[in-house]
Amino acid sequence: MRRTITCIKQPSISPSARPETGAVCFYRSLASGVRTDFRKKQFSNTAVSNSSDRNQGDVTVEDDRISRISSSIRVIPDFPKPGIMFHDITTMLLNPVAFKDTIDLFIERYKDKNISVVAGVEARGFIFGPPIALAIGAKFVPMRKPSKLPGAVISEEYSLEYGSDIMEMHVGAVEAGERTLVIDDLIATGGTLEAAIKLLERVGANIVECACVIELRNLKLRKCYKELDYGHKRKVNASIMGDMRYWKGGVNNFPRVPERMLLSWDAAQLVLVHHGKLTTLRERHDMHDADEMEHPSKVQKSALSLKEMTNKQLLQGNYQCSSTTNNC
Ligand SMILES: O=P(O)(O)OC[C@H]1O[C@H](OP(=O)(O)OP(=O)(O)O)[C@H](O)[C@@H]1O
Ligand SMILES: Nc1ncnc2[nH]cnc12
Repeated sequence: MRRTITCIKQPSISPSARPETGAVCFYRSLASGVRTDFRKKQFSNTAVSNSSDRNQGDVTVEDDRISRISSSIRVIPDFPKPGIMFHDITTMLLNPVAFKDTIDLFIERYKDKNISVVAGVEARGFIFGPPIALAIGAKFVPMRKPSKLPGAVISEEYSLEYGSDIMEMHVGAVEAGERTLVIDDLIATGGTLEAAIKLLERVGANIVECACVIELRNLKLRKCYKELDYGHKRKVNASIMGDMRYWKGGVNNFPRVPERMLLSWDAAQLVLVHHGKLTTLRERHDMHDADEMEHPSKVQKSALSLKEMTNKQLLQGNYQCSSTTNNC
């Protein structure tokens, strides 16, 4: 059934404790018919590198399950620090229907993609990752906080919305070339997933996608979205324009650039992984509307302008995305 409401009730929070409008709200956007439409269109003629990677799970975006999931997640203001709107998935876990719906959505999306590794990020990725791994016949690899794993590890330091941390993975848990799905509950700045991606790519994993239940807005990554939001602001990151150029002809071009997709269920955008950095494309359906795109020559400012890139560089993905480095 199509969702038409624009805001749904947030359970378990007193009215005074509810977040301000414009604060993070995965469920708000999920419940919006407009954004649901985006998403439908977004994936209707787009996918990833080959037909087996097509997003069967995406049909579920108009499913009632989405609203059940979203309404089961509560937001606690000022936790763990003042100013943080904490998205608490434990209330979803109390609701077996919503929890199962969430897991099912992931399973539907990933079951036929020949994924052999589900990497879950401690701690909340450990909740969603294992049932998905079991259902799709993959092994589960924990990406842990420091000094928790007993064997030889590789480590990555990363920064968070409210601090910094180190992530570790057992050496030998993932072999080079293994098709890997990274699971977490939530993407805020993207730092955690970026660390997971870096670790996995260091051992040669082939990251198919990263997927989260919740995407937060208005954080560091969201600034990147704005920068890249060519559909509305006409402010385009040149390297993304480069990517679009190759995607424009359809998904068959996708393997020619070394990005991976990251999807949060809320997403009207994808987050792309490029050489261990996250970058985003908002409202991906725009990507296919070449007429609406600004010509690269009109891109006013970016750390690396399209003009400076050779075709070879673009094809090899041999460039940095400014919006994921110093600018946001
Ligand atoms: O996109 P980011 O800004 O990196 O933030 C997202 C991460 O933050 C939270 O974990 P946290 O580090 O709080 O650990 P926890 O799951 O152990 O509580 C969340 O579960 C994600 O892993
Ligand atoms: N606002 C938030 N809510 C829950 N988990 C988070 N991890 C990082 N930011 C978070």
